[in-house]
Amino acid sequence: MDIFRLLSRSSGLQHKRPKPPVSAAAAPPSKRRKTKASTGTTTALSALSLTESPPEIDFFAASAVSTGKAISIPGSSLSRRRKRSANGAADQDRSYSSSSDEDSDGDGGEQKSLLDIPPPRLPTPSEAHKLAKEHKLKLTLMNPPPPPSPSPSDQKKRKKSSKKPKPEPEPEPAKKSKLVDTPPPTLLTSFTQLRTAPYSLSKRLYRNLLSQGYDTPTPVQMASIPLLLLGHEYTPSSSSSNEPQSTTRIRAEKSINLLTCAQTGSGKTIAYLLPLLDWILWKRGQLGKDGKPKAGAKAIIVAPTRELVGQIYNEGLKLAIGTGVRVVVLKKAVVGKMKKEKKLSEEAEGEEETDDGGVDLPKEGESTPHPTGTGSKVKSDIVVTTPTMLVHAMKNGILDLTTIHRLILDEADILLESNEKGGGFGEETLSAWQILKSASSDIRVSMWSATISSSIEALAATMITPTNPTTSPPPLIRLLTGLKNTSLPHITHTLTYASTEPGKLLALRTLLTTSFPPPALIFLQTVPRATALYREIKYDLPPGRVALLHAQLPDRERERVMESFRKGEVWALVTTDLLSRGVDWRGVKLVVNYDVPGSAAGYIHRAGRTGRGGREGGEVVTFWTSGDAKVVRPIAEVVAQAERERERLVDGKKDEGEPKEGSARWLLDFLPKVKKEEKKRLKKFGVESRNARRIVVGKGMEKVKMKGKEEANREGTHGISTVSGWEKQRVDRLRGAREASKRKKREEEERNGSEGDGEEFMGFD
Ligand SMILES: Nc1ncnc2c1ncn2[C@@H]1O[C@H](COP(=O)(O)OP(=O)(O)OP(=O)(O)O)[C@@H](O)[C@H]1O
Repeated sequence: MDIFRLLSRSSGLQHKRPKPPVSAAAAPPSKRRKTKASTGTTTALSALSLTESPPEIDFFAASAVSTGKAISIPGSSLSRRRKRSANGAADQDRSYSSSSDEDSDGDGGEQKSLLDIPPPRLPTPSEAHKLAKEHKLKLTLMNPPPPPSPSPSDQKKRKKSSKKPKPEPEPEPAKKSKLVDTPPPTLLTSFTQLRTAPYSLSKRLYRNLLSQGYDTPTPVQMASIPLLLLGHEYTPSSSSSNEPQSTTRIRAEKSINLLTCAQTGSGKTIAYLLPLLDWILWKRGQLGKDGKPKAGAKAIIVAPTRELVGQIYNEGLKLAIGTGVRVVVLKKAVVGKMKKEKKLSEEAEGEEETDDGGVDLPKEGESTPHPTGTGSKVKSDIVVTTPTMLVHAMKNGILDLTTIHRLILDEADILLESNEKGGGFGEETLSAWQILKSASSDIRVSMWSATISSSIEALAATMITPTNPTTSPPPLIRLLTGLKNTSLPHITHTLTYASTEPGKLLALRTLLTTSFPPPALIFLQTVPRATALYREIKYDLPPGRVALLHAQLPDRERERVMESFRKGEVWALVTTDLLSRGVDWRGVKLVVNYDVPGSAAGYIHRAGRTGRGGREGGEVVTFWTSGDAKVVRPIAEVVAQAERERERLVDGKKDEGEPKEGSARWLLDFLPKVKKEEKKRLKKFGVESRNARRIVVGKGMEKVKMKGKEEANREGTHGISTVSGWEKQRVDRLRGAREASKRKKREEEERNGSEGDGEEFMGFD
């Protein structure tokens, strides 16, 4: 078997995944359940059709499992469903209305047995508390209602008691407050819990999840899935450890806004896709005024790059198989086609055409009407797109914004970051949010990233405002899993001093030809530098094993390279920060920062392309030169933090030997401290000397001017060449001397020539 096939997220292979980083205490006790299969009866597991490696289903307690009691939730469709199944009746519940959901795959008999899985026990509050502590799961309410203003009677009393009129006290600013229920009210400790109350996930969705080989939720899934499925008023009515708990399931009205910061590769995609699909299935059961379910897009997922959009789309498709939920990628071509269709249908309806054909982006503080055109609109349930394309689609009125109630921002920090700060999409994302908020009465946003700064948190809190000014805004909950803004402790981080640019090339060559563990990603600061490095190392590996990917390549080429890397045909992919976020190739073993990333967050995301899903053995090598000292410091801090965390984990596992002394900490002793302004500049431009096409014409960022194209091209190698600086200087000097001597000779000849001419020309007699 080609080991590189294991890379592929979309390879279709059904591998048993390594356990996610959930510790022994987090996972249910590993009692492999004796299934009926051993006694020859059809089992829940066989019903899942996971023939090769069925997921191990664990349960918390045999008592809860054996009771298999129906869970009664008065008045809810879920209680009806559980009662019916407990009575052995076929599950006819249509609260999930999709025609293709549930039983559409024609294995009705086996489907029934799915419901035979007795409900696994939910963790008791004390167990949940222990787990939350262990995984450092923290919930914070980011937008608590302001304290109530004093009543008129209180004010009177105060006036009487004080002789001198005191100035009215300033209302206290709303502070972030920990939820009463911090840590989370409940945790999902096994995906099997999803099949029963309080979650009662769609059967089909549950099967799709298990068929991907997921059995134990990762910490972020453990905490966020209950929050998103159950809403903020989830209230366990029983804390008894032996009985399944009945709950109030609130799906729409009490749903929350969520801001999640969880480490790279921790499974955030499933954490938002699963509740989203479940909600869409439920939503489809809600009939509109005309007695039919409302058609049109219901959710938008935004991601910063086309590559990530494609990946989310694929994940969505896999989870949505057989549910009838439709997912679409909004591309330029799709928007263009729909725009045309819209125009045609509007003409046919005899409508007057407007210039822009859609919505105007709102100015700050302005609300915007949504497009009312009756032309062609996106009909898929979930739209996945980039911020720029989303705004483009909105402008062209091809989305019915009134049906959209969910917005998901993947890599939220970069999506919300101001465009000014370099690489951000704040303008587009916030415009889209304003439009959606003004068009849809009930919209919730969830934001996800491995790095969230406090300024982004503050911005997120300001986004959530009440629809009605007299009510309090829907809650925005921040979920933190593990330490905030940290890199993975289970991968190796190496900071290698390479002295000069040619030193870096030499170091990379040594790496490629000695201890190279493919597949690898090699990151550079700019497209010209990535292109120059690609040309340099193209022949250092067997033909076709090195590839180049950046944003200036045509879409087709980008897709082709991505596919080749997924298949394992490419061993070393030279790229820019285009691939630093979100993209998931499970088998990436090595990440090389040929150019130091401009910020700690940049490092965390690049490094996170390895060690995905808790995989050990990944390596990150960062080359730095004497000119990089300032940009290296924040990165050394991140690495030192990861080293400390690794030591803590190793300390916990005594039999794994002594922790190793990290390399980053001693570096911090002599690296210069970096001022805030400098950090900002580095984040925006990276190391200036590497930006071949820029010249600084004065102090400050605004005065950076682009060089002419010709001038940039003349630089050719963009500083990446095997020839050392000393050698270049020597060659330059030689060339200069040669040219000077030629010039001298020419001048002499000219002089001699003119003198000679004077002598030789004898004139006409
Ligand atoms: N419960 C699980 N058990 C095992 N593997 C999982 C589980 N959930 C997700 N994974 C796998 O973990 C990998 C990383 O998932 P994902 O891409 O969602 O990470 P992420 O948190 O979004 O990372 P990033 O911050 O880099 O975007 C994927 O290969 C995914 O299939």
